[in-house]
Amino acid sequence: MINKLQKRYALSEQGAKDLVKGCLACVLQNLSFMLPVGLLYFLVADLMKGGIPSEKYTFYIVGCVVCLGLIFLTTYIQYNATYFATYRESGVRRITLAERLRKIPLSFFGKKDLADITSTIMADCTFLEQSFSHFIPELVGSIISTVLVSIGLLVTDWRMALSALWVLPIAFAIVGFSAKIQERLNQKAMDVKMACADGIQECIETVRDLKANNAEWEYLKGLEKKIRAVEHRSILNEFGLAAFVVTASLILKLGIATVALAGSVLLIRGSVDVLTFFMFLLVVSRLYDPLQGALQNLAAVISTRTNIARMNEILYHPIQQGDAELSNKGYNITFDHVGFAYNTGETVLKDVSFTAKQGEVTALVGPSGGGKTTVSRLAARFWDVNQGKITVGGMDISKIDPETLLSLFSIVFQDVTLFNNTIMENIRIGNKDASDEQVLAAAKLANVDEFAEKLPDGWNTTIGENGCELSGGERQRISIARAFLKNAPIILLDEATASLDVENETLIQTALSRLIADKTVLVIAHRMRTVAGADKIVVLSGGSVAEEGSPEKLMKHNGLYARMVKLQTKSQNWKLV
Ligand SMILES: Nc1ncnc2c1ncn2[C@@H]1O[C@H](COP(=O)(O)OP(=O)(O)OP(=O)(O)O)[C@@H](O)[C@H]1O
Repeated sequence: MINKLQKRYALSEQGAKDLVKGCLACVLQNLSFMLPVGLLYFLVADLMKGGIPSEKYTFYIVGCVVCLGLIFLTTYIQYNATYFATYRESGVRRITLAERLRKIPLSFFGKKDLADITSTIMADCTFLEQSFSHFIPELVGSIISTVLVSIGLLVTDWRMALSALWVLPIAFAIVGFSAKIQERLNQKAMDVKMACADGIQECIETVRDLKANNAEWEYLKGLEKKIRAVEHRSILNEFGLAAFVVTASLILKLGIATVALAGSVLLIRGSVDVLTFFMFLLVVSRLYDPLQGALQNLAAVISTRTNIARMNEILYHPIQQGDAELSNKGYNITFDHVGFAYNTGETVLKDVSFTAKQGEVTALVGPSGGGKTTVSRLAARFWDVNQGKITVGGMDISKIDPETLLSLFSIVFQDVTLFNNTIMENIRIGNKDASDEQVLAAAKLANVDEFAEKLPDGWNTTIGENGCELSGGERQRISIARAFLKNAPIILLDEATASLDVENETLIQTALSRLIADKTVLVIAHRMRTVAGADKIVVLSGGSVAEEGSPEKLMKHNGLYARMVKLQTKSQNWKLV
């Protein structure tokens, strides 16, 4: 049962156990609220016999204290078993999701947008927090306690009991019937909410381009449509819920009327005594309360399925696994007849074979869309290949744990990601154990000191979200400093020096040549002069290796590479007229 609960509600083992405890605690609490009814029964019985006998005073006083004590105790247990356990589980759930996301291949993120994933980790978890602390234990608890009390009523007087209980199956049937409809409504509401969140995020991210193209109004009109769609869906959801819940609640209320009616008839016929009649009225007035309260939150309980399905999509997505032990001999990277596609039905790389040797610089060049970035990222196992294999020092990388493999790589991307932290800490990402001296040394190699020391707080200046307070070249230098600090045996440079001015580019290239000594270096560059000094050039065109060899050999061959070099030399003389 614990296993089933875990899967159904995306819970940890402890979370599933806590949910069971929470439901039982709610049953106890509901039953404790019935205790005063029992006491009242005895009190009325005594009053009807002419008054409370003096020896029973203690019984009633103790009874009241015990009832109060039990109500207090069970409420305390219920609070502990639901609220505290839920918040603990919520933390576990978020960490589990984040851990899983760390191991999921990047292909997953290509299909999902950031707003969706963030919403699963934050909003869905918060929603489930509420459902598991309030709604689900209350609903399950009220169903169990109602069944227990109903058995008691049937044993006491089955005729009166039937007049009270006939409403329950009808109310449950209505609720059960509504579940499917609610689920569908919720899914649609979630879809429009996600589309809206996406639109808002995209609007914020692209505000600069929208302004530059005078396209703000056009875009906002589209966004307004999405916001209106959320509004309409939410109203429709409320109506859908209210129709079923109000009907079920009304039917439950009918139970009190039928008990009064049936009880009166039986009382007149003399087949039931006043006391039993009175007790039934009392019990019935309380019997439906927990259930009715739980019904109000039915929408939340039903919609948990949508949230859980989204969460399970992450939790049960296959992850990249592999050996954490490395047995590579050296760091040659070999592509062996590699075929790859991001999406089924398309081909991005076909039959790509080449070796990037340790101690050499291998440059990937070719026309835009030829597959250079894809090749470099496959080498670091950001995705798994569809055909062939990639080896590092003879080890098939699909059999190496992704994190272990990445420890062998220093990567400088074209699009640098920086954190809203100080320059020092942004560089330290390259090696979290590095001392301040080591960080400063790496920073100096990448010419970061040239701008860092002029900033208001020097090295401890916070650089804004994604380094928004720095220029493109400055951001790139921080990223290169990270690579220096990491000092891994394989270096991937994807247009690493593209956003640097000529002076800085020359300085950094000198530093890079120090960094790359005896390492395996894979460089992607559009500017042919950046790769003129490479040991080997691999020309990728249309996802295949068109040419490969030293720059001199390829120039002599007079193929695609030679054409690209000539074209770029020509374009250097190009000017605005
Ligand atoms: N995440 C992705 N999902 C789907 N297709 C992609 C993805 N990234 C790249 N592609 C496609 O794969 C092909 C190769 O892209 P890639 O970025 O590797 O080329 P490139 O040679 O590095 O291009 P450029 O020089 O313009 O940076 C292109 O057709 C591109 O549209």
